[in-house]
Amino acid sequence: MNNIRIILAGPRGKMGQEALKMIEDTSHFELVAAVDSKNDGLQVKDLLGAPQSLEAPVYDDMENCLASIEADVVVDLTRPDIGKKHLELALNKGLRTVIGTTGFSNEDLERLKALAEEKQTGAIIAPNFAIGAILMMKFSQMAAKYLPDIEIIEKHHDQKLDAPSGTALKTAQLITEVREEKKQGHPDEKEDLKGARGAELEGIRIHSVRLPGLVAHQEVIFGGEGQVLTIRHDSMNRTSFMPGVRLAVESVMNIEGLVYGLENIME
Ligand SMILES: NC(=O)c1ccc[n+]([C@@H]2O[C@H](COP(=O)([O-])OP(=O)(O)OC[C@H]3O[C@@H](n4cnc5c(N)ncnc54)[C@H](O)[C@@H]3O)[C@@H](O)[C@H]2O)c1
Ligand SMILES: O=C(O)C1=N[C@H](C(=O)O)CCC1
Repeated sequence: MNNIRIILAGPRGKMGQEALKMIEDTSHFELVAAVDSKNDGLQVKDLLGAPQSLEAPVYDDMENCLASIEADVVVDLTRPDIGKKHLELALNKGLRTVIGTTGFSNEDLERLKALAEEKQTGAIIAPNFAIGAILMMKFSQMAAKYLPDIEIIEKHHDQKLDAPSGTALKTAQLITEVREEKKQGHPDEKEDLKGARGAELEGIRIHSVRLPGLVAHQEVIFGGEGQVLTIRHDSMNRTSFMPGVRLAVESVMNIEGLVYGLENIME
């Protein structure tokens, strides 16, 4: 297998730091550059906590980086506004892209899907790279057919910018593929305190918890006559996401168009 040359955006972030280690540990991955919000001109190994073996330049601007560096895949682990911009720049260059950054709306996804098709290149947007979280979403889709009264509680660390989480939105979307829109709860229920019943997507209530100490957690609760089923996943640390990042980078080399969700590439 030829080496896959990677540009990583967000190398100093919590995910970015784990991704640097994963790239270093993967013999057929090669880091060719990093895009940071500062540190232009430094080497990746000069960034605090970065593996010392990573000799690749740091750029503080994706456009400059793409103009100077030959790469196969851009991996973005930054923040919602920046991730969208980076994906657009990479697609316009015809470069394959893996986006772990969350906060994409349906309109963003439609627009970026059309762009990937137009540029005849591949992109993967994965709201959650943890294999267990993908299984939690798939099991929830299976259960929704039989127990259609559902609420989602997602819990994340308090530095998260987007709410609800990309995982909760993706879970709700998978459920709506097998379930009709449904009004849940009492027909006359009203919120005495705004937000008490959470957000709503086609009748599914989504509740977002943000607390220090949490990483990434979700419960999908199904209520039926005399029974409750809970499907739950917990990421205890960010290494849990790395096998999924590796799989996405390998897979994006062989796809055309935009794939939204790792479940679409898992065998
Ligand atoms: N898909 C998944 O499985 C998964 C898992 C964890 C986090 N995430 C998402 O990944 C993103 C990053 O998460 P995190 O916990 O590492 O966040 P973080 O805040 O720790 O890191 C984000 C990094 O992006 C950098 N950044 C900001 N602007 C930039 C720019 N213009 N160019 C380059 N870098 C820039 C910041 O300096 C920071 O180092 C978030 O959107 C989060 O929701 C996704
Ligand atoms: O921001 C995070 O940290 C995470 N976000 C993802 C989401 O929005 O679903 C899931 C993994 C961690």
